[in-house]
Amino acid sequence: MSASQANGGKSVDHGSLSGELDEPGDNATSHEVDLPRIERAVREILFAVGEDPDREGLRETPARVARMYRELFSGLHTDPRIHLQKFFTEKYDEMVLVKDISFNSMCEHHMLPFIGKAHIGYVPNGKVVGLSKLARVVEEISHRPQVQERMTEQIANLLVEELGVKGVAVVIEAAHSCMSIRGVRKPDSLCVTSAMKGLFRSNLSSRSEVMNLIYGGK
Ligand SMILES: Nc1nc2c(ncn2[C@@H]2O[C@H](COP(=O)(O)OP(=O)(O)OP(=O)(O)O)[C@@H](O)[C@H]2O)c(=O)[nH]1
Ligand SMILES: [Zn+2]
Repeated sequence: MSASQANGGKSVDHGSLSGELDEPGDNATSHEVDLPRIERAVREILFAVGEDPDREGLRETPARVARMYRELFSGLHTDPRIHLQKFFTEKYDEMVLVKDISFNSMCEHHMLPFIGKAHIGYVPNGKVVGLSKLARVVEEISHRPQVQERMTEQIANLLVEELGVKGVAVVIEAAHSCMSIRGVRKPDSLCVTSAMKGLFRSNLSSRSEVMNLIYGGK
């Protein structure tokens, strides 16, 4: 069965930001999450692990889990770039940093949460966005099956593409449940990823400055 057949005929490009939507630019859900299908699958899982999905405590569980997945994967049906298209023009050309943007995402390997903080610094090139828009971008990009590296790159690329920034630095730190509650069981491990573009990549002092602002005093 192909990925698109398994997905009920809908093709989803997990690796890029374009091509995911029926109508790019429209942030409304363009195709609904198939809740009954998730419910059937969860019921099957409960059977498969040796549970009785009809016992009182589990009766509502498939429907609950279906609603939960709709929420956790809501970013599959939205286009985060629209938030950056609401920019305004400002002469400011120093760094803007929004740090400690908390997020939760789902690791695509195990469908377990990874939870942490994103820090986004950028040097505008005329276009500045409302600070909340950076957090909205993180929200939508994290609410998909993800790997941390891709999420980091996607956020940085979006600022380059939509704002034409002189530089952008995205640093993400997160704890992965798939490493803490199962498998290798290392509950204290933290994964840190960074994507540096433009002057943050080419200029060592800009890179040091943003890293100091993120981690200074910690
Ligand atoms: N690079 C990267 N790896 C991730 C991320 N989330 C989960 N992983 C890793 O994905 C890998 C999947 O490895 P597999 O060998 O296919 O699966 P597994 O047998 O369940 O692996 P273990 O976790 O080692 O038990 C694991 O090493 C996870 O730690 C992520 O965001 N980035
Ligand atoms: Zn995982």
